[in-house]
Amino acid sequence: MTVLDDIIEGVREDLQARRLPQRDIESAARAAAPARDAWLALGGGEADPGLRVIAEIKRRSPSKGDLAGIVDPAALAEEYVAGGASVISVLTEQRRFKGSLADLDAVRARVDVPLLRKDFTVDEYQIWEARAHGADLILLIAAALDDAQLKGFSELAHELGMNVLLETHTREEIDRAAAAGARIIGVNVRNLKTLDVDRSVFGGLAASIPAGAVAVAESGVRGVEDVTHYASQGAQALLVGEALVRTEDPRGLLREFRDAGSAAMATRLA
Ligand SMILES: O=C(O)c1ccccc1NCC(=O)[C@H](O)[C@H](O)COP(=O)(O)O
Repeated sequence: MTVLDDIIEGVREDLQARRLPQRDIESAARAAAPARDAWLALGGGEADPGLRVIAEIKRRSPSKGDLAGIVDPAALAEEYVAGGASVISVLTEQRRFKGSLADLDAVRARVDVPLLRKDFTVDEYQIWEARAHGADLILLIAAALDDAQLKGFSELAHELGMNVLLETHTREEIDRAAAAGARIIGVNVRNLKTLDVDRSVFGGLAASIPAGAVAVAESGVRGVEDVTHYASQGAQALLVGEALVRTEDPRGLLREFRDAGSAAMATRLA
């Protein structure tokens, strides 16, 4: 069994334990304030958008164990916004990442930028649940879903006014994401089956991301050099977790990342 299979097994068990009647979760989702446009926030459709950052609230990871004792996720999210984050990612998976929907609620109550509900989506119920808790963007992982699920889950998210970050790790998965109509395509340089991080994976795949889709480099940002590397290889946005939760100054580090990444983008586009 791979790490990803093991995580998904736990996600399914936790979901059964908290599942509300379908009509209840649907009415909660429909009662939520309208979703914010994450595609626009990530520079979708702009010729020279400058580097965008999706800043993650990440307490723990299977690869690194506990990362940070985040006492107040909403205060951290406010720091991220002050540093110029375009989207906040809130990990809600409980067993392996120590996340929760309570973290998502707390962040939603305090910041106004689009929120990514970062979880391992394997059931339509989680999409209704994301919207009910104020998320604007959901994660779909190509390695975890078949083509019919990628298409059907994307359609439901769009019906609810949300965007989808469709995560890939191979050329074939990018083709599947494109076929599912993805407008925000992430390349996770972390292989979710082995947990190996290979930063060269993004550059090898970036050219395959269709024009018009926002290209997101996910994982492995340790500092400004990695930001510059991804931006020079075609990333329009980065998803950053560990580096931001470990630093004493998330606001300052985010500004450094945005400045360095935007300069590298400008050089690439010149
Ligand atoms: O982070 C992990 O160890 C991990 C393991 C298994 C599945 C997913 C995992 N992480 C999810 C992510 O994609 C990252 O949280 C995100 O891209 C940020 O990565 P980083 O900046 O390297 O913390």
